[in-house]
Amino acid sequence: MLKIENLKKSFKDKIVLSNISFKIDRGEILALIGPNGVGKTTTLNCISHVVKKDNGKIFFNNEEFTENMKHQLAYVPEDRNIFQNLNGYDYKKIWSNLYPNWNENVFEKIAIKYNLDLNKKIEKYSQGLKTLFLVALAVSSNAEILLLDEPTQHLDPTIRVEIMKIMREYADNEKHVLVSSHEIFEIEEYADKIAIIKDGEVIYHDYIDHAKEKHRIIEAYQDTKTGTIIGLVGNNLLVKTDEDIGRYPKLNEIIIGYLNEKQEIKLF
Ligand SMILES: Nc1ncnc2c1ncn2[C@@H]1O[C@H](COP(=O)(O)OP(=O)(O)OP(=O)(O)O)[C@@H](O)[C@H]1O
Repeated sequence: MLKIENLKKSFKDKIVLSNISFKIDRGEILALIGPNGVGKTTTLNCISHVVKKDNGKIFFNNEEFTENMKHQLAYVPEDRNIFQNLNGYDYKKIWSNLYPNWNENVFEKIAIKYNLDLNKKIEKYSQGLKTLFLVALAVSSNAEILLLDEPTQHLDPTIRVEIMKIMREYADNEKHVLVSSHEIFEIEEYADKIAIIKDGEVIYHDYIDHAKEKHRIIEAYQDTKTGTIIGLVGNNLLVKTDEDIGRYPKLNEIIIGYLNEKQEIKLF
């Protein structure tokens, strides 16, 4: 299990993460959700030791996840920065040397399936193929933990679907997968759990199925006796309740409800 406890990070006097906590069991994909600039990348950077956390704990299988355990983690960062002048074979060589459990078979299968030209310099790949290539390296690492920052961003629908399939297969192979995303309509296609970040904190963290069971959408004028009003979803309200009222929400409505203010803002 990958467990993040009360992670904190500031840049100078700007508090970016004040309380990030969640856990991912073996075989699970957790989607970290939040608006732009909320700290999703910073969370992934802290877990992968790309930046130093200020406080909080990161555990992997009940042991503190330290920098010297980095070979147990593979990361596809958001900027998809690559070294210039290296071709696919060069990259594969670097990654296969970094990861003791490198799985050549997986890499070959992906390269063949997607027709990746490994003689070509990676900077010459299209954005979609570059992402696919970086995902191929990451999943061939066979690392216990896979982090992907906005893996489907700016990609056409066919490559998106392929990347979601690869992530799912990787998790199903007893791995721990953490994905940051603001593509709230596609999360359900691959993730088991969500963690919603707002104002530096995880404000809601649950299995998607449970989240749907625990909430209802009601009309704004409707009342709830024992439930908690979470936020506005269009003209309706998201409520956390056991009462049999309104209707069950879709995942995107749960996310919008948590991220929205409770008060409606009149624009006109
Ligand atoms: N190295 C840094 N130095 C200073 N500020 C930083 C640094 N890295 C991130 N930040 C700031 O931290 C905040 C969170 O950024 P982060 O990239 O983690 O958000 P995000 O949720 O991933 O956003 P996006 O969805 O746009 O990628 C932003 O205000 C950003 O400017």
